[in-house]
Amino acid sequence: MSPFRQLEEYDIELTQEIKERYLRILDEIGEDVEREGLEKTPERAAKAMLFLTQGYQQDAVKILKGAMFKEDYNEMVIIKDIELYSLCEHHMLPFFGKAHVAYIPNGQIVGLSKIPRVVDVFSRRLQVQERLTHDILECINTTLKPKGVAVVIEAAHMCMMMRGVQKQNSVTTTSGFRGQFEKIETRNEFLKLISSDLS
Ligand SMILES: Nc1nc2c(ncn2[C@@H]2O[C@H](COP(=O)(O)OP(=O)(O)OP(=O)(O)O)[C@@H](O)[C@H]2O)c(=O)[nH]1
Ligand SMILES: [Zn+2]
Repeated sequence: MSPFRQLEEYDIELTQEIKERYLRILDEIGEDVEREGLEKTPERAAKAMLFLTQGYQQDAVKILKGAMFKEDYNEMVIIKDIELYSLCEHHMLPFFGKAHVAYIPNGQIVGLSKIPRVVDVFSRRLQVQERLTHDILECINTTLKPKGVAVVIEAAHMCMMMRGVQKQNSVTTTSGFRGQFEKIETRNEFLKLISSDLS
């Protein structure tokens, strides 16, 4: 069964509570909450918020453990250009971009799709980019126990684009390296292999 909840599975009482709060926010920003176009907006917004924060209900370790296989492959495995959408914990505005993840197996590999799933579990929470990078890195490192793991995230932050400093073209890059990726040659090989996507 998919670890990702469907909208229909949302807790009805919770959705109702969040819906009421959105209704109040709409009223307080000066909207006419009775107008037709806004009729379903509080409920839609509540469901969207629950969707965007569904990572709190999911267990990334369980996702990895469910698809680990013994395999004698000792080279780097890279999954690059994993798109991600998260919410910054300061403004609750989106930040979005790509994650590049690599690991060097230590007797066991993991189902490829599980890496993007782990990225999603930690992205679908209120985050800062640095902690998101660290969460993904540590989860893979402690669960799969590979010889090395590397995570690079490139993202644009809406809170820096549509408000505040209003910079439209800045991209933030964060990275984390464990095990063999702490060696400069291994790290450079990984960075070279993903470099076609780094601007
Ligand atoms: N390090 C880090 N900072 C972030 C992230 N997302 C948002 N921020 C920053 O969080 C900071 C919050 O700073 P504050 O001065 O408290 O908030 P603010 O007055 O809204 O700041 P401005 O955005 O500069 O207007 C801002 O500098 C944001 O750019 C993130 O993922 N990582
Ligand atoms: Zn922000």
